[in-house]
Amino acid sequence: RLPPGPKPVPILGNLPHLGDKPHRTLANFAKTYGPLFSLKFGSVTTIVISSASVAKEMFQKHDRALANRQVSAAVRANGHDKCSVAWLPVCPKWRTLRKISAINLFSTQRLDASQTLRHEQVSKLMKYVEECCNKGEAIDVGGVAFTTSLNLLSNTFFSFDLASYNCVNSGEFKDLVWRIMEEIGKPNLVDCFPVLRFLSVLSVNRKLMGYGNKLNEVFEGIIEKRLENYCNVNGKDGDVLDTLLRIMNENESDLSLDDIKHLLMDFFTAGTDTTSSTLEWAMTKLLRDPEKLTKAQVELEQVLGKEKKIVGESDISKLPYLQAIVKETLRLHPTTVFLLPRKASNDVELYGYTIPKNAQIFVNVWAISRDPNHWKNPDVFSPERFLEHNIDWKGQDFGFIPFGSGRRICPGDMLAFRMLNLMLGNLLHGFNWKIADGLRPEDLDMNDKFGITVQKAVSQRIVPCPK
Ligand code: HEM
Repeated sequence: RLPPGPKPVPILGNLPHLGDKPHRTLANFAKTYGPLFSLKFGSVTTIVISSASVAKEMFQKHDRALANRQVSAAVRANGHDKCSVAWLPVCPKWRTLRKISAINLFSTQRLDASQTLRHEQVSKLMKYVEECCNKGEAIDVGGVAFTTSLNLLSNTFFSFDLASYNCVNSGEFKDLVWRIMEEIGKPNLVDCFPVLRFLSVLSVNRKLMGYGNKLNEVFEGIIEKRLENYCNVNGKDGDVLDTLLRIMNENESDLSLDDIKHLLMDFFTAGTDTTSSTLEWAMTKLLRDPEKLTKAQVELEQVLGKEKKIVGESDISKLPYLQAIVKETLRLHPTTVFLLPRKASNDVELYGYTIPKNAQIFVNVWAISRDPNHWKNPDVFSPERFLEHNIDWKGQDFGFIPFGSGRRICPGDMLAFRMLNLMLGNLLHGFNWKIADGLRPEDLDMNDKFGITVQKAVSQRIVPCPK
């Protein structure tokens, strides 16, 4: 018994119904067809989950059966699906990559060990903003956040900057990542009619292969250079790349050079635009609501004093309102709105219906986060709700799952949370802010654009002012 859903049109199914913002369209469908409904994308059955209670049943009872990924033709370009931790099915190779990442990259111990590198990056961000402040210049907050996120990651992984604030290369990298996200997110005829798979070589993939190859070249160059001088005789790793190369060189290692390249592709695509887009939304929301901005600045001053300029990662636990702003931003603007699409590996009984084997599963995080049955005044930006209730993003509060849940939950969640609080805390503690171009708070454009991650449609320009 399939969940109900809107009537498909012949051949294309519900594809023509999606529009350019499928997360919003599907949230509206849930109002008519309920929190579990089905669609047809060509010949592919797609199941959409839009409430915390159905998500809870999915993750608690059927996580294993619904943990594989629906891999699109775009992801298959460059053979990324064969090595990527994000797109592999649950299999021994995926488990190995997750384990290596959890122990060697994202454990609290490893993140604590690399925090000085991130603090140095934040000092550079503050220096750049100071220069803009002195000149009275506006910054494109999404662009600046992208450069910072990219450098926070590149320093954690390679111990050097991949981008600089005054140079076009980080803009190019941002553009590249967005184009990959957009292509992967787009519904594609080849994916909707698996019999047309052979066409993928001729169509979609050409564009995406170009983007993928460009990104691959960047990482290949970095790895080659490191290998030229690589002699880790004392077994001490300098950074993540050292660690990955050491593991690769260990006897009977499960990690190949190719795996490392794809792992880097995963981390740099999954970790940069998600983080920078969240920061851009957070600043935009605060500029629309100056009282909350001031409240955050007061908290920072009370905890750090007026003089201390740099907020460090160890300060974050003392800043509950700052953390609440980050969480509230992730609630209203989750970047990965459908998680990464899942696929049923067998028939599953969920919420009284049957999810057939091979169905594609979208968990509509955007709809769940704004469900009026779960959240009071769901469209209002109110960080206070996270102070009143102890709600966490770690996949157990099913009304708030911006990082997913279950065995495929985002492995970079802790790093992302540190990066976000660090950037936001410093921008708010270091400067006052006003909206650029003479706009009023109510004029700010709050539209979003859809890809496999969703971003703010119009870049936000804001002006730093002395405190
Ligand atoms: C605000 C920042 C971020 C958000 C909102 C976010 C969100 C997500 C979501 C929703 C998923 C899919 C989870 C699922 O299917 O249940 C995911 C997967 C993933 N994320 Fe993140 N992420 C962020 C930052 C990062 C960072 C910083 C990294 C690493 C540097 C990262 C690496 C990954 C990887 C590798 C996966 C695939 C995991 C798998 O399939 O096993 N993410 N992320």
